[in-house]
Amino acid sequence: MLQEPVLQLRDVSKTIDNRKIIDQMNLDIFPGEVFGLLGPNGAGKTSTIRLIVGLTSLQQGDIVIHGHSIRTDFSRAISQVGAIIEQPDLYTYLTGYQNLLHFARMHENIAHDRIMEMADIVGLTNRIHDTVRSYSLGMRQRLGLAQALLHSPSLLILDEPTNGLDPAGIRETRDYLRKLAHADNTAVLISSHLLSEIELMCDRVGIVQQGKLLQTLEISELSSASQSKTPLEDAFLRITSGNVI
Ligand SMILES: Nc1ncnc2c1ncn2[C@@H]1O[C@H](COP(=O)(O)OP(=O)(O)OP(=O)(O)O)[C@@H](O)[C@H]1O
Repeated sequence: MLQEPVLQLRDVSKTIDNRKIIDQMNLDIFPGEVFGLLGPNGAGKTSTIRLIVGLTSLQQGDIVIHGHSIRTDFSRAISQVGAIIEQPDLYTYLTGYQNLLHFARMHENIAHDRIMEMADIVGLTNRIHDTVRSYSLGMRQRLGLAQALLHSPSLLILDEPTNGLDPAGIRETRDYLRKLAHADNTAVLISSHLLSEIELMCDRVGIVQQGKLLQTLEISELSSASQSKTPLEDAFLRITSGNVI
């Protein structure tokens, strides 16, 4: 790819209680692609994402977002990022609209129309003036997505993005994230332990195990190079030496 990466991880390592949970990770993510971190429970996917958004401190290496290091220029780096880590960060006693308005005030130039546009995109227009307390898990996920995208970030990061969604919601989210990447040139980074989700949603995948990024693969190349019905599963099992997800 000719474009500059939106996100660069450079020799990133993290040790907690004498255990390396991220081990010398190097990764470039480009505009217009959906990239999936795939690995078994405990592989280090969430920890990697938490490091990128500054929820935990970076011990070794560097993370550069849009040319800004999170070590030296965190606020400019993070201004390019929208993220949902584990649960969306919502006030349940406020309405969906009030939540989005609250978030909008943290940024410049986000008007009522943009809030309503995002409510429409995530299918919440009819419920946007109800309190979040009355929302289902899937509706909260959708509101979280609207919140993460309100300021039109160039990098969207979602930890297990379809958790709690029904099949229609999973498909809508998948279609929307692919459109966001391919039509709007946003870089989307997701984590998942579900092979099928990664296979259907992502352009590239990075296989993570015990804190190491073992390999990155193009999903389309995998499918076209194999007669197998389960090319990603085959590749995953080969790369991780048969360890089951
Ligand atoms: N604050 C912490 N203190 C101690 N160990 C931690 C901490 N955070 C993460 N770990 C450990 O780091 C490893 C990676 O955890 P992480 O949550 O990043 O994995 P994951 O790939 O996201 O897994 P899952 O699919 O289960 O969410 C695990 O062994 C976990 O126990």
